[in-house]
Amino acid sequence: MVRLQHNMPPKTRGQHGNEESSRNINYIRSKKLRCVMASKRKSKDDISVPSLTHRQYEDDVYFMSVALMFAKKSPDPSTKVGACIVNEGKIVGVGFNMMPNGCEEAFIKLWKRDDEDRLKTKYPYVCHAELNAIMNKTSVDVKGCTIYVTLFPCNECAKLIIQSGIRKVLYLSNKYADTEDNEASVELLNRAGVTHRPFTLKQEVRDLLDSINPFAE
Ligand SMILES: Nc1ccn([C@H]2C[C@H](O)[C@@H](COP(=O)(O)O)O2)c(=O)n1
Repeated sequence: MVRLQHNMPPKTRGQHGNEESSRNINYIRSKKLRCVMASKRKSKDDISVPSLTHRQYEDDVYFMSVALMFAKKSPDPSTKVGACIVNEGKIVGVGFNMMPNGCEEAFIKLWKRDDEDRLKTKYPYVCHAELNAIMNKTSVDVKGCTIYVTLFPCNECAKLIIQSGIRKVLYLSNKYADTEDNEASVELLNRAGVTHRPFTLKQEVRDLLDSINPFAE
């Protein structure tokens, strides 16, 4: 189990002289998350209905967290990618990078292989997170949806995104930003009118995961 321990509150003595209970820690964490969210509101007095922008921001945190959790399931030891497709606030597809169904065993050795011969690497065979999320969709189609993805889509995934009718891409990392493939992705998405923007709220995602982890100490 991964324990998320950043910004842990200092240990204090409880009412009965015991170390702070895990219940208290979870309470503090959820309170911390509420504070983080509240600090993004325009005014301190704004404790009524959160603004549309704020609700969208909260949704972005939740859906990117889902994408991150699915990335964790990827068998790729070097780059784990997760994707979550959302339609009007509801998740309609999730995915992570993996070998095609039924080929996992046959290609298992390729995950760690670095070879001049591309056919002996994972690259020609792996199904990207975006492809899996689109193929796993629970709705008839994903037209007009937003995709939350932990790594900027490659040019092949950009084509899939466009053809499937997804209209918006939010991504965490863009570690291949300087590559030609990436340039092609940007060109494709721009030409097709698909919005794309980075999502840099990693601390909020961590706070959210901390606040819901019932086993964290
Ligand atoms: N948008 C993306 C980009 C990449 N992937 C997958 C494909 C590979 O499994 C891995 C990249 O491997 P690396 O060259 O970083 O070792 O990430 C994806 O699913 N979606």
